[in-house]
Amino acid sequence: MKVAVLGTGYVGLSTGVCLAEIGHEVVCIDVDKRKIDTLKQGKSPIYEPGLEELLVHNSSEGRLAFTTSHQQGLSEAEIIIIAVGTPQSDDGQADLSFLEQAAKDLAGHIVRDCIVVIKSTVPVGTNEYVKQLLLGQLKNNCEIKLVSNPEFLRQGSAIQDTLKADRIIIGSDDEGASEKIQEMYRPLDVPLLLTDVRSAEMIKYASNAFLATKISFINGIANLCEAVGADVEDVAKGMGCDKRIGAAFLKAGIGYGGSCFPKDVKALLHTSRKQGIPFSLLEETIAINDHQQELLVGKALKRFGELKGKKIAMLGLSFKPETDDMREAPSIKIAQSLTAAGARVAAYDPVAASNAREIIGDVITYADSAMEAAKDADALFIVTEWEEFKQLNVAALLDVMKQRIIFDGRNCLDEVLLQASGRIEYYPVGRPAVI
Ligand SMILES: NC(=O)c1ccc[n+]([C@@H]2O[C@H](COP(=O)([O-])OP(=O)(O)OC[C@H]3O[C@@H](n4cnc5c(N)ncnc54)[C@H](O)[C@@H]3O)[C@@H](O)[C@H]2O)c1
Ligand SMILES: O=c1ccn([C@@H]2O[C@H](COP(=O)(O)OP(=O)(O)O[C@H]3O[C@H](CO)[C@@H](O)[C@H](O)[C@H]3O)[C@@H](O)[C@H]2O)c(=O)[nH]1
Repeated sequence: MKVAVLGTGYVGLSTGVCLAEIGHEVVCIDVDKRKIDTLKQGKSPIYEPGLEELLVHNSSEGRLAFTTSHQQGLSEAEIIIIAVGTPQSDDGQADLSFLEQAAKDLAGHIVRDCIVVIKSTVPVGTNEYVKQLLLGQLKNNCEIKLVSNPEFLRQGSAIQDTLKADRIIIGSDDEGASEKIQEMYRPLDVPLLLTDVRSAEMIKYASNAFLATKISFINGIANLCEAVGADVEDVAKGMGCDKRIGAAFLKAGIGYGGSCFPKDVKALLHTSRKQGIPFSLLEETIAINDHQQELLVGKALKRFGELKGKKIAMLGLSFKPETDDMREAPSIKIAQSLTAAGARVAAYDPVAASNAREIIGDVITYADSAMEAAKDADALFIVTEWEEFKQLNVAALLDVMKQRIIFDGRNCLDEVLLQASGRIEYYPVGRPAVI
């Protein structure tokens, strides 16, 4: 099938590459010329394990092309997938301006009958809104059908999540359009769930809000565990054994970040308020997460009294491992709070430093290794659980620090190794400290 994808962000690019991998002819269109130039050279503008290999492979096989021209990219497409951003507006609702522009771009350039698939995360009712927008401005006389097809991939495992998805949601009121999209995905051999458009839109928000709430719930339990002397790692394990609860997304820490959970929980809350349907559980999910992001700084303040003049080594900047994405990363608030309290911060991240510099700026310094960041530090903050940090030679790291104090925001250091590292103060989340 001939497919065009609008947007080459995490979703657009992963989708385009994976659809090419299963044999479709894909053109990815983006308004960002720099991204398209990079992609044309076989390089991925984002760090995502496995993506660049598939990009190069499918481009060289002639199944994957990139362009900034809507006219060129849309000329032959039977299916057009919209994967542009839907960021958060100031009042919490989803900002649909990129989507509106994408609809205008399509209206001006569609030259044949086709199916338009909205993959971007959009509030309930948006598919209908876009359909009206599109049909109202359509330049050529073509038949357009819309399908809602929300995306569930995670950054850092986007390719595997796409190729081996738990489910694909197809929301459509048109049987023919639904069948065509089912056919497009059939080579993936993934369970398909067919539903109406509004339910498909809601499934995406409900899924993200539920996962975010699960994280806030375990973080609430973690804070209680600390107070009563229990160990949240064991508690989560014990809870997760119950199939009705499930072990996933019960990792306590310094809260969720990223380009999705924070904005999608707020957007769903905005929808509930607009409808006059109270959903205070979501407010609590957000409040616990905000509190959690301040946890390490609070603990350090309690330990040191004041942070003025202290040097803090921050390990990890990205919102989670295996990505260089800094959107809503807890590290941003932590760096800001530390510097506001007068601390000096040296941060190290295997891949996210240059993106971090654009957001956090030069109020902190960026080291080339964990060891360099830790030199003369009064405390070490573990902010992202990169595998590299789990493998650290902690004894050597502690030796270059001024004080042997670790605040582990992701409970990722091995306590047995820590015990063997000599004198240490270790403060994990939701578990007894080692002093
Ligand atoms: N990032 C994720 O892990 C993830 C997962 C599932 C769903 N989503 C949702 O998918 C959507 C896209 O997310 P993302 O992280 O890939 O976004 P992104 O911001 O990384 O990328 C969006 C891309 O769209 C391009 N674009 C904007 N307007 C355009 C237009 N008119 N024509 C062509 N290209 C245009 C931008 O230049 C950008 O490259 C959002 O709605 C998001 O909520 C994201
Ligand atoms: O037990 C857990 C699991 C995750 N997190 C944090 O939650 C955030 C999000 O993690 P994850 O879900 O792995 O990353 P995303 O790439 O943001 O993916 C989420 O957001 C996407 C965008 O909507 C969805 O498609 C995915 O299904 C959904 O998992 C990160 O800050 C993690 O550190 C925890 O604190 N504890």
